[in-house]
Amino acid sequence: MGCWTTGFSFGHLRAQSRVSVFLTMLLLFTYVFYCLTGCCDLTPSPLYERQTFRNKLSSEELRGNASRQGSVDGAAEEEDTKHAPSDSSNLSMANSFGSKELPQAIIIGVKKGGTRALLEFLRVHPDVRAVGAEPHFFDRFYDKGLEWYRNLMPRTLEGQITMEKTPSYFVTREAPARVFAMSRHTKLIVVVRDPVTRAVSDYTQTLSKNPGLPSFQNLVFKNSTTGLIDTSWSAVRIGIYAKHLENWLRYFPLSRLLFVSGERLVTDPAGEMGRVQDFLGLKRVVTNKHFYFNQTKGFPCLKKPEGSSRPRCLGKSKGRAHPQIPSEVLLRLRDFYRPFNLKLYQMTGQNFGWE
Ligand SMILES: Nc1ncnc2c1ncn2[C@@H]1O[C@H](COP(=O)(O)OS(=O)(=O)O)[C@@H](OP(=O)(O)O)[C@H]1O
Repeated sequence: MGCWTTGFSFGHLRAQSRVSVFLTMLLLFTYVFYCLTGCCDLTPSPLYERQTFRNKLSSEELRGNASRQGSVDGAAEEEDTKHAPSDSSNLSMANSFGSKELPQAIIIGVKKGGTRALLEFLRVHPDVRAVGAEPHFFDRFYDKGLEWYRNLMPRTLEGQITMEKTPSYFVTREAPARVFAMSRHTKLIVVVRDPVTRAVSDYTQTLSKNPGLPSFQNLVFKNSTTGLIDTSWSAVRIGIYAKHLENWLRYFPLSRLLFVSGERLVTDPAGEMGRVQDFLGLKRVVTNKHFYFNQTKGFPCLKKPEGSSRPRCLGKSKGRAHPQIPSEVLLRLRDFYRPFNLKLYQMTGQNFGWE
Protein backbone atom coordinates (compact mmCIF):
# COMPACT_ATOMS: atom_id res chain seq x y z
CA MET A 1 0.00 0.00 0.00
CA GLY A 2 2.88 2.29 1.06
CA CYS A 3 4.83 1.38 -2.12
CA TRP A 4 1.78 2.00 -4.25
CA THR A 5 1.34 5.42 -2.63
CA THR A 6 5.05 6.33 -3.26
CA GLY A 7 4.90 5.12 -6.87
CA PHE A 8 1.82 7.09 -7.48
CA SER A 9 3.44 10.27 -6.05
CA PHE A 10 6.52 9.92 -8.30
CA GLY A 11 4.38 9.33 -11.33
CA HIS A 12 2.28 12.30 -10.41
CA LEU A 13 5.37 14.51 -9.96
CA ARG A 14 6.86 13.39 -13.29
CA ALA A 15 3.60 14.18 -15.04
CA GLN A 16 3.55 17.57 -13.32
CA SER A 17 7.08 18.47 -14.43
CA ARG A 18 6.25 17.37 -18.00
CA VAL A 19 3.27 19.69 -17.97
CA SER A 20 5.35 22.59 -16.67
CA VAL A 21 8.07 21.97 -19.30
CA PHE A 22 5.36 21.89 -21.94
CA LEU A 23 3.84 25.11 -20.63
CA THR A 24 7.25 26.85 -20.53
CA MET A 25 7.94 25.75 -24.11
CA LEU A 26 4.53 26.99 -25.18
CA LEU A 27 5.16 30.36 -23.51
CA LEU A 28 8.59 30.66 -25.12
CA PHE A 29 7.21 29.73 -28.53
CA THR A 30 4.39 32.27 -28.22
CA TYR A 31 6.88 34.98 -27.19
CA VAL A 32 9.23 34.23 -30.11
CA PHE A 33 6.30 34.23 -32.53
CA TYR A 34 5.03 37.50 -31.06
CA CYS A 35 8.46 39.09 -31.51
CA LEU A 36 8.81 37.80 -35.05
CA THR A 37 5.60 39.53 -36.02
CA GLY A 38 7.13 42.79 -34.78
CA CYS A 39 4.85 43.25 -31.79
CA CYS A 40 7.56 43.15 -29.11
CA ASP A 41 9.45 46.35 -29.48
CA LEU A 42 12.74 46.07 -27.65
CA THR A 43 12.63 49.74 -26.75
CA PRO A 44 9.01 50.19 -25.81
CA SER A 45 7.72 53.70 -25.51
CA PRO A 46 6.56 54.73 -22.06
CA LEU A 47 3.01 53.92 -21.13
CA TYR A 48 2.39 57.62 -20.69
CA GLU A 49 3.35 58.22 -24.29
CA ARG A 50 1.05 55.57 -25.65
CA GLN A 51 -1.93 56.45 -23.52
CA THR A 52 -1.62 60.20 -23.66
CA PHE A 53 -0.80 60.19 -27.32
CA ARG A 54 -3.90 58.21 -28.14
CA ASN A 55 -6.25 59.69 -25.59
CA LYS A 56 -5.16 63.28 -25.35
CA LEU A 57 -2.87 64.52 -28.10
CA SER A 58 -4.94 63.29 -30.94
CA SER A 59 -8.30 63.25 -29.28
CA GLU A 60 -9.87 65.33 -32.03
CA GLU A 61 -8.57 63.08 -34.77
CA LEU A 62 -9.29 59.89 -32.88
CA ARG A 63 -12.81 60.93 -32.03
CA GLY A 64 -13.53 61.44 -35.69
CA ASN A 65 -11.91 58.17 -36.45
CA ALA A 66 -13.83 56.01 -34.08
CA SER A 67 -17.02 56.39 -36.00
CA ARG A 68 -15.52 55.75 -39.42
CA GLN A 69 -14.96 52.71 -41.54
CA GLY A 70 -12.49 52.65 -44.37
CA SER A 71 -11.40 56.23 -44.10
CA VAL A 72 -7.94 57.68 -43.71
CA ASP A 73 -8.61 60.95 -41.92
CA GLY A 74 -7.42 60.60 -38.39
CA ALA A 75 -4.71 58.91 -36.46
CA ALA A 76 -2.90 56.31 -38.46
CA GLU A 77 -2.39 54.28 -35.30
CA GLU A 78 -6.13 53.78 -35.09
CA GLU A 79 -6.54 53.36 -38.82
CA ASP A 80 -3.89 50.67 -38.99
CA THR A 81 -6.02 48.46 -36.79
CA LYS A 82 -8.73 48.56 -39.46
CA HIS A 83 -6.55 47.20 -42.26
CA ALA A 84 -6.96 43.68 -43.57
CA PRO A 85 -4.95 41.11 -41.51
CA SER A 86 -2.17 40.83 -44.07
CA ASP A 87 -1.85 44.60 -44.21
CA SER A 88 -1.61 45.01 -40.45
CA SER A 89 1.03 42.30 -40.05
CA ASN A 90 3.06 43.99 -42.79
CA LEU A 91 2.76 47.25 -40.91
CA SER A 92 3.84 45.64 -37.62
CA MET A 93 6.88 44.28 -39.42
CA ALA A 94 7.61 47.73 -40.86
CA ASN A 95 7.30 49.26 -37.39
CA SER A 96 9.99 47.02 -35.91
CA PHE A 97 12.87 48.09 -38.17
CA GLY A 98 15.01 51.21 -38.18
CA SER A 99 15.19 53.97 -35.64
CA LYS A 100 13.02 56.82 -34.45
CA GLU A 101 14.22 60.16 -35.77
CA LEU A 102 13.09 63.73 -35.28
CA PRO A 103 11.08 64.91 -38.30
CA GLN A 104 13.06 66.41 -41.16
CA ALA A 105 9.88 67.86 -42.64
CA ILE A 106 6.70 69.15 -41.00
CA ILE A 107 3.34 70.18 -42.39
CA ILE A 108 2.90 73.26 -40.20
CA GLY A 109 -0.43 74.51 -41.53
CA VAL A 110 -2.96 75.67 -42.14
CA LYS A 111 -5.92 74.35 -40.24
CA LYS A 112 -8.64 73.24 -42.72
CA GLY A 113 -6.25 73.81 -45.61
CA GLY A 114 -6.11 70.17 -46.72
CA THR A 115 -3.29 69.05 -44.41
CA ARG A 116 -4.72 65.58 -43.78
CA ALA A 117 -5.10 64.91 -47.49
CA LEU A 118 -1.50 65.99 -48.10
CA LEU A 119 -0.12 63.80 -45.32
CA GLU A 120 -2.08 60.74 -46.43
CA PHE A 121 -0.99 61.26 -50.04
CA LEU A 122 2.62 61.54 -48.90
CA ARG A 123 2.41 58.37 -46.88
CA VAL A 124 1.94 56.46 -50.10
CA HIS A 125 5.60 57.22 -50.83
CA PRO A 126 7.86 54.39 -49.64
CA ASP A 127 10.46 56.89 -48.41
CA VAL A 128 8.06 58.80 -46.20
CA ARG A 129 7.20 57.64 -42.69
CA ALA A 130 4.79 59.86 -40.85
CA VAL A 131 3.02 59.90 -37.54
CA GLY A 132 -0.72 59.82 -38.19
CA ALA A 133 -2.06 61.84 -35.27
CA GLU A 134 -1.13 65.45 -34.64
CA PRO A 135 1.64 65.56 -31.98
CA HIS A 136 1.14 69.28 -31.09
CA PHE A 137 4.67 69.30 -29.74
CA PHE A 138 5.72 72.83 -30.73
CA ASP A 139 2.53 74.41 -29.43
CA ARG A 140 1.08 72.40 -26.53
CA PHE A 141 3.64 69.88 -25.35
CA TYR A 142 6.99 71.59 -25.81
CA ASP A 143 7.90 71.16 -22.15
CA LYS A 144 7.92 67.38 -22.61
CA GLY A 145 11.19 67.69 -24.49
CA LEU A 146 12.62 66.48 -27.78
CA GLU A 147 13.09 62.89 -26.65
CA TRP A 148 9.40 62.61 -25.92
CA TYR A 149 8.69 64.04 -29.37
CA ARG A 150 11.16 61.71 -31.10
CA ASN A 151 9.54 58.73 -29.40
CA LEU A 152 6.23 59.55 -31.04
CA MET A 153 7.76 59.09 -34.48
CA PRO A 154 7.59 55.92 -36.53
CA ARG A 155 10.82 54.08 -37.20
CA THR A 156 12.70 54.96 -40.36
CA LEU A 157 15.43 53.32 -42.38
CA GLU A 158 18.36 55.08 -44.03
CA GLY A 159 17.08 57.44 -46.74
CA GLN A 160 13.53 57.65 -45.40
CA ILE A 161 12.01 60.93 -44.23
CA THR A 162 10.21 61.30 -40.90
CA MET A 163 7.21 63.62 -41.01
CA GLU A 164 4.33 64.89 -38.95
CA LYS A 165 1.54 67.41 -39.39
CA THR A 166 0.13 69.82 -36.84
CA PRO A 167 -1.66 72.70 -38.60
CA SER A 168 -1.72 74.96 -35.52
CA TYR A 169 2.08 75.41 -35.64
CA PHE A 170 1.73 77.98 -38.43
CA VAL A 171 -0.15 80.40 -36.15
CA THR A 172 1.78 79.65 -32.95
CA ARG A 173 4.07 82.55 -32.05
CA GLU A 174 6.71 80.39 -30.35
CA ALA A 175 6.74 77.64 -32.97
CA PRO A 176 9.32 79.07 -35.43
CA ALA A 177 11.99 79.54 -32.75
CA ARG A 178 11.28 76.09 -31.34
CA VAL A 179 11.44 74.30 -34.69
CA PHE A 180 14.61 76.23 -35.48
CA ALA A 181 16.11 75.10 -32.16
CA MET A 182 15.38 71.49 -33.14
CA SER A 183 16.95 71.92 -36.58
CA ARG A 184 17.46 74.91 -38.84
CA HIS A 185 17.28 72.47 -41.76
CA THR A 186 13.69 71.41 -41.11
CA LYS A 187 11.58 71.61 -44.25
CA LEU A 188 8.27 73.33 -43.69
CA ILE A 189 5.15 72.77 -45.72
CA VAL A 190 2.12 75.04 -45.57
CA VAL A 191 -1.12 74.11 -47.29
CA VAL A 192 -2.96 77.37 -47.90
CA ARG A 193 -6.56 77.70 -48.96
CA ASP A 194 -8.74 80.70 -49.78
CA PRO A 195 -9.01 82.30 -46.30
CA VAL A 196 -12.73 82.97 -46.74
CA THR A 197 -13.55 79.32 -47.50
CA ARG A 198 -11.09 78.27 -44.83
CA ALA A 199 -12.90 80.43 -42.24
CA VAL A 200 -16.24 78.88 -43.21
CA SER A 201 -14.71 75.41 -43.06
CA ASP A 202 -13.27 76.15 -39.60
CA TYR A 203 -16.66 77.46 -38.45
CA THR A 204 -18.38 74.34 -39.89
CA GLN A 205 -16.08 72.10 -37.86
CA THR A 206 -16.79 74.00 -34.61
CA LEU A 207 -20.52 73.99 -35.40
CA SER A 208 -20.46 70.21 -35.87
CA LYS A 209 -19.18 69.86 -32.30
CA ASN A 210 -21.33 72.62 -30.85
CA PRO A 211 -24.67 72.96 -32.67
CA GLY A 212 -25.69 75.88 -30.41
CA LEU A 213 -22.93 78.08 -31.84
CA PRO A 214 -24.00 81.61 -32.93
CA SER A 215 -24.21 82.16 -36.68
CA PHE A 216 -21.08 82.85 -38.77
CA GLN A 217 -22.19 86.45 -39.38
CA ASN A 218 -22.65 86.98 -35.65
CA LEU A 219 -19.10 85.88 -34.95
CA VAL A 220 -17.27 87.41 -37.88
CA PHE A 221 -18.09 91.05 -37.15
CA LYS A 222 -16.88 93.15 -34.26
CA ASN A 223 -19.46 95.65 -35.35
CA SER A 224 -21.98 94.52 -37.95
CA THR A 225 -23.12 98.09 -38.75
CA THR A 226 -19.63 99.28 -39.65
CA GLY A 227 -18.66 95.87 -41.04
CA LEU A 228 -15.60 95.75 -38.80
CA ILE A 229 -14.16 92.24 -38.88
CA ASP A 230 -13.34 90.56 -35.58
CA THR A 231 -9.71 89.53 -35.97
CA SER A 232 -9.67 88.05 -32.48
CA TRP A 233 -11.89 85.20 -33.72
CA SER A 234 -9.49 82.39 -34.58
CA ALA A 235 -11.48 81.43 -37.69
CA VAL A 236 -10.60 84.89 -39.07
CA ARG A 237 -7.13 85.29 -37.55
CA ILE A 238 -5.71 82.05 -39.00
CA GLY A 239 -6.43 83.28 -42.54
CA ILE A 240 -4.16 86.34 -42.25
CA TYR A 241 -1.40 84.18 -43.72
CA ALA A 242 1.08 87.00 -44.48
CA LYS A 243 1.24 87.98 -40.80
CA HIS A 244 1.96 84.46 -39.62
CA LEU A 245 4.49 83.95 -42.38
CA GLU A 246 6.46 87.02 -41.24
CA ASN A 247 6.93 85.24 -37.95
CA TRP A 248 8.44 82.16 -39.66
CA LEU A 249 10.65 84.20 -41.96
CA ARG A 250 12.41 85.61 -38.90
CA TYR A 251 13.95 82.16 -38.47
CA PHE A 252 13.75 80.34 -41.80
CA PRO A 253 14.62 81.47 -45.32
CA LEU A 254 11.78 81.25 -47.84
CA SER A 255 13.57 78.35 -49.53
CA ARG A 256 12.86 76.18 -46.45
CA LEU A 257 9.11 76.67 -46.92
CA LEU A 258 6.83 75.16 -49.51
CA PHE A 259 3.35 76.53 -50.11
CA VAL A 260 0.86 74.01 -51.38
CA SER A 261 -2.39 75.24 -52.86
CA GLY A 262 -5.29 73.66 -50.99
CA GLU A 263 -7.47 74.21 -54.07
CA ARG A 264 -5.05 72.51 -56.46
CA LEU A 265 -4.61 69.64 -54.03
CA VAL A 266 -8.26 68.89 -54.84
CA THR A 267 -8.29 69.67 -58.58
CA ASP A 268 -4.81 68.36 -59.41
CA PRO A 269 -3.48 66.23 -56.53
CA ALA A 270 -0.75 64.62 -58.63
CA GLY A 271 0.53 68.03 -59.77
CA GLU A 272 0.80 69.36 -56.22
CA MET A 273 2.33 66.08 -55.06
CA GLY A 274 4.99 66.46 -57.75
CA ARG A 275 6.03 69.81 -56.25
CA VAL A 276 5.99 68.42 -52.72
CA GLN A 277 8.13 65.40 -53.62
CA ASP A 278 10.65 67.67 -55.41
CA PHE A 279 10.81 69.93 -52.37
CA LEU A 280 11.46 66.95 -50.08
CA GLY A 281 14.13 65.62 -52.42
CA LEU A 282 12.10 62.49 -53.12
CA LYS A 283 11.69 60.56 -56.32
CA ARG A 284 8.34 61.36 -57.94
CA VAL A 285 6.65 58.13 -56.93
CA VAL A 286 3.19 59.46 -56.09
CA THR A 287 1.64 60.29 -59.44
CA ASN A 288 -1.65 60.41 -61.28
CA LYS A 289 -2.00 56.66 -61.15
CA HIS A 290 -2.44 56.80 -57.36
CA PHE A 291 -5.59 58.92 -57.48
CA TYR A 292 -9.13 58.63 -58.68
CA PHE A 293 -11.92 61.14 -58.34
CA ASN A 294 -14.72 59.86 -56.14
CA GLN A 295 -17.98 61.41 -57.39
CA THR A 296 -19.89 60.68 -54.17
CA LYS A 297 -17.20 62.20 -51.98
CA GLY A 298 -16.52 65.02 -54.43
CA PHE A 299 -12.80 64.73 -53.80
CA PRO A 300 -9.80 62.81 -55.07
CA CYS A 301 -9.19 59.60 -53.18
CA LEU A 302 -6.28 57.21 -53.01
CA LYS A 303 -6.38 54.01 -55.00
CA LYS A 304 -4.08 52.29 -52.49
CA PRO A 305 -3.16 54.16 -49.33
CA GLU A 306 -0.18 53.11 -47.18
CA GLY A 307 -0.50 49.57 -45.91
CA SER A 308 -3.80 48.94 -47.64
CA SER A 309 -4.88 47.12 -50.70
CA ARG A 310 -8.22 48.92 -50.98
CA PRO A 311 -9.00 52.41 -52.31
CA ARG A 312 -9.88 54.89 -49.62
CA CYS A 313 -11.19 58.42 -49.27
CA LEU A 314 -10.76 60.71 -46.29
CA GLY A 315 -13.51 60.45 -43.68
CA LYS A 316 -16.72 62.33 -43.08
CA SER A 317 -15.04 65.21 -41.24
CA LYS A 318 -13.21 66.12 -44.47
CA GLY A 319 -15.35 67.60 -47.18
CA ARG A 320 -18.32 68.51 -45.00
CA ALA A 321 -21.14 70.56 -46.48
CA HIS A 322 -20.73 74.18 -45.43
CA PRO A 323 -23.69 76.21 -44.15
CA GLN A 324 -25.07 78.93 -46.39
CA ILE A 325 -23.52 82.30 -45.43
CA PRO A 326 -25.11 85.54 -46.77
CA SER A 327 -23.14 86.68 -49.82
CA GLU A 328 -22.66 90.23 -48.48
CA VAL A 329 -20.95 88.78 -45.40
CA LEU A 330 -18.58 86.74 -47.57
CA LEU A 331 -17.89 89.76 -49.78
CA ARG A 332 -17.01 91.89 -46.78
CA LEU A 333 -14.67 89.17 -45.52
CA ARG A 334 -13.12 88.88 -48.97
CA ASP A 335 -12.41 92.63 -48.95
CA PHE A 336 -10.84 92.28 -45.55
CA TYR A 337 -8.45 89.54 -46.68
CA ARG A 338 -7.51 91.04 -50.07
CA PRO A 339 -4.49 93.12 -48.92
CA PHE A 340 -3.16 90.23 -46.83
CA ASN A 341 -3.57 87.84 -49.75
CA LEU A 342 -1.68 90.19 -52.07
CA LYS A 343 1.05 90.47 -49.47
CA LEU A 344 1.27 86.68 -49.33
CA TYR A 345 1.53 86.44 -53.12
CA GLN A 346 4.34 88.98 -53.02
CA MET A 347 6.19 87.27 -50.16
CA THR A 348 5.98 83.80 -51.70
CA GLY A 349 6.11 84.75 -55.37
CA GLN A 350 3.02 82.60 -55.87
CA ASN A 351 -0.43 83.75 -56.92
CA PHE A 352 -3.01 81.47 -55.33
CA GLY A 353 -5.84 83.05 -57.30
CA TRP A 354 -8.20 83.92 -54.47
CA GLU A 355 -10.38 86.76 -55.64
N1 LIG B 1 -8.85 64.52 -51.03
C1 LIG B 1 -9.54 65.19 -50.11
N2 LIG B 1 -10.56 64.60 -49.46
C2 LIG B 1 -11.25 65.29 -48.52
N3 LIG B 1 -11.00 66.56 -48.18
C3 LIG B 1 -10.01 67.19 -48.81
C4 LIG B 1 -9.24 66.53 -49.79
N4 LIG B 1 -8.32 67.41 -50.25
C5 LIG B 1 -8.51 68.54 -49.59
N5 LIG B 1 -9.53 68.42 -48.72
C6 LIG B 1 -9.99 69.49 -47.85
O1 LIG B 1 -9.35 69.33 -46.60
C7 LIG B 1 -10.12 70.12 -45.70
C8 LIG B 1 -9.73 69.75 -44.28
O2 LIG B 1 -8.46 70.26 -44.08
P1 LIG B 1 -7.45 69.68 -43.03
O3 LIG B 1 -7.24 68.24 -43.29
O4 LIG B 1 -6.25 70.54 -43.05
O5 LIG B 1 -8.28 69.87 -41.69
S1 LIG B 1 -7.70 69.84 -40.21
O6 LIG B 1 -7.11 71.15 -39.93
O7 LIG B 1 -6.76 68.73 -40.09
O8 LIG B 1 -8.92 69.63 -39.39
C9 LIG B 1 -11.55 69.81 -46.07
O9 LIG B 1 -12.31 70.94 -45.75
P2 LIG B 1 -13.92 70.94 -45.77
O10 LIG B 1 -14.32 70.71 -47.20
O11 LIG B 1 -14.31 72.27 -45.30
O12 LIG B 1 -14.36 69.84 -44.87
C10 LIG B 1 -11.48 69.53 -47.57
O13 LIG B 1 -12.03 70.54 -48.36
